[in-house]
Amino acid sequence: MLADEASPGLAIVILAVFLAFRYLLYPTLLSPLARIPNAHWSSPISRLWILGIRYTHRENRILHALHRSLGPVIRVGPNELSINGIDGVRTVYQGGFEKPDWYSVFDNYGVPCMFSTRPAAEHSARKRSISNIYSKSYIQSSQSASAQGREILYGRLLPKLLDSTSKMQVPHGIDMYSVFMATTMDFISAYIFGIENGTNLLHDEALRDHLLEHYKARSDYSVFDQELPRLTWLCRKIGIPFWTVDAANKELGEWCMRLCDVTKKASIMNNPSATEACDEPVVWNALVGGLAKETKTSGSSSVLYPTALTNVDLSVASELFDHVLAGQETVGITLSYISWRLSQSMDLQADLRAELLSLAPNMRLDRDESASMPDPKQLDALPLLHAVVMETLRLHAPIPGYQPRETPELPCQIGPYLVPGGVRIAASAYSLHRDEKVFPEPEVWNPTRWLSSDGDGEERKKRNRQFWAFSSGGRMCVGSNFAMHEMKLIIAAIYSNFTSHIVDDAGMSEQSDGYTGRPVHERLFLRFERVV
Ligand code: HEM
Repeated sequence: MLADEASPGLAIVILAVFLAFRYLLYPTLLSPLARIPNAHWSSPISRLWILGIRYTHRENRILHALHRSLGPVIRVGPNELSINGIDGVRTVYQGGFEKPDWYSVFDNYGVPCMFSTRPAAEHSARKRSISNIYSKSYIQSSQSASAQGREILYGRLLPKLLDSTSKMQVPHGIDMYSVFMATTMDFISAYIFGIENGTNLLHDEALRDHLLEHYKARSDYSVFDQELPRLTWLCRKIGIPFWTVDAANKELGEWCMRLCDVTKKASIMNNPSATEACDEPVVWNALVGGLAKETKTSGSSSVLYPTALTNVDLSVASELFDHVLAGQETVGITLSYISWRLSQSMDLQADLRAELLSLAPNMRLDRDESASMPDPKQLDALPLLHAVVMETLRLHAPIPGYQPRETPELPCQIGPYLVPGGVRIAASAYSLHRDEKVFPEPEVWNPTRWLSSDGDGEERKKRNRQFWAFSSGGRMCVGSNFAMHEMKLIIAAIYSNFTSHIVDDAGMSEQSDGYTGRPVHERLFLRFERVV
């Protein structure tokens, strides 16, 4: 009888002791992570603090400040670390640590794309078919990329800037954030689908505004779906949908699916040898061809069989949807910051223009407003243009935030600490790009730090090693060469022909803090003057 009465109390005591050990004592004092400095006193026992600063868009700045005082490895949650410094980055990102489930939110239409794929073997198989068409040598020699660039720059962008110089427009200027978002979507969609089937957002302002609204709605998407997937799933199940986000995703998804369908139909009807260079859907062709080859060579034994080969149309659409999203906003943000920074110095614009006009042929418009495309290799080798782009990507990285990976099953050494498997670990371009030992006066935008005359060879090597705007290792940005080529081309076309002047730059100096970093008001009004 006595034993019966005591047992519930005893069970509660045992449970309390177990819970105290499991959730307080072990993570705080006994876990292998207990030796690592805590970002916050609650970090070993709860994710609340890190989720709070992530949700309120303060993570990059706060963790950067904490790394400065606590060192290159800090514990931000019970099972989550933040690292800073090139050694840790090499171990994690060049070491092939896999992505965690955090990235599954980037599956589109319910199927994975290369960006969201977690297992390394599956990721490599996806990358095989497209890495060639995104390589520097391919892009620089592609007739299609050149023809598409010509049409977008001379047929759409420069006429728009010329219009903006008319007397009627003065003094309001033109919203270059919106214009750059249109230009970059036109560029990436032309390379993916061909110019005929891609977008023309430079002309279609209504569609541009509509799509940009949807982009905006997605900006908080990540925090709930990525950090609290079960809670988010439950909310949806019981009828509490994330209306704006779900609707925005659905509509963007349907829009991209239409582009894929039109391209597929055109590829069936057209004779490829009769297709104009600018109409070649370079990425679509490579992807569809790659999946067909994989089916032929490996069939049902391929790692891609269950997710892609049995579902080719959706798999292609998922991949391409990711490219239009990844390839537009990042480049658009960077171009906005480049033109904002250049608009603050007429001397720098004059130096840049002198360099651009040294190209043979250069991009100066003739009397009849036509012009040539430059030699891509010459363009790439211009030192000041390169320095301006690199410095902008350093200080205003469009993906400044934490890029999570997971430690492998066997314990690994991160700095002085032995870290067990299954721990989320991440570095950020925001912190790496603000290391004053490598980038003196890190908050100052100073392109000369990238010029060869500045500093000795060792210093330059250090800067290049620490540059992380495109990440590093096997999961680094596949579009980095496309982005660099596109940005240089667009800046060269504009500044060979115009000077730019700030009309309204409110919000440009505050870049949002998160995985993606946008100018807070997402607008930049500039006035252009034709160079005579
Ligand atoms: C300035 C422009 C760009 C920047 C700064 C940038 C940055 C990045 C970064 C940091 C990552 C790694 C993210 C992570 O692991 O969490 C990434 C991946 C990726 N980016 Fe970019 N990107 C840019 C332009 C582009 C363009 C034009 C494309 C067009 C295809 C693109 C497509 C991708 C893809 C597909 C991945 C996933 C790669 C993989 O998982 O193997 N990006 N990008």
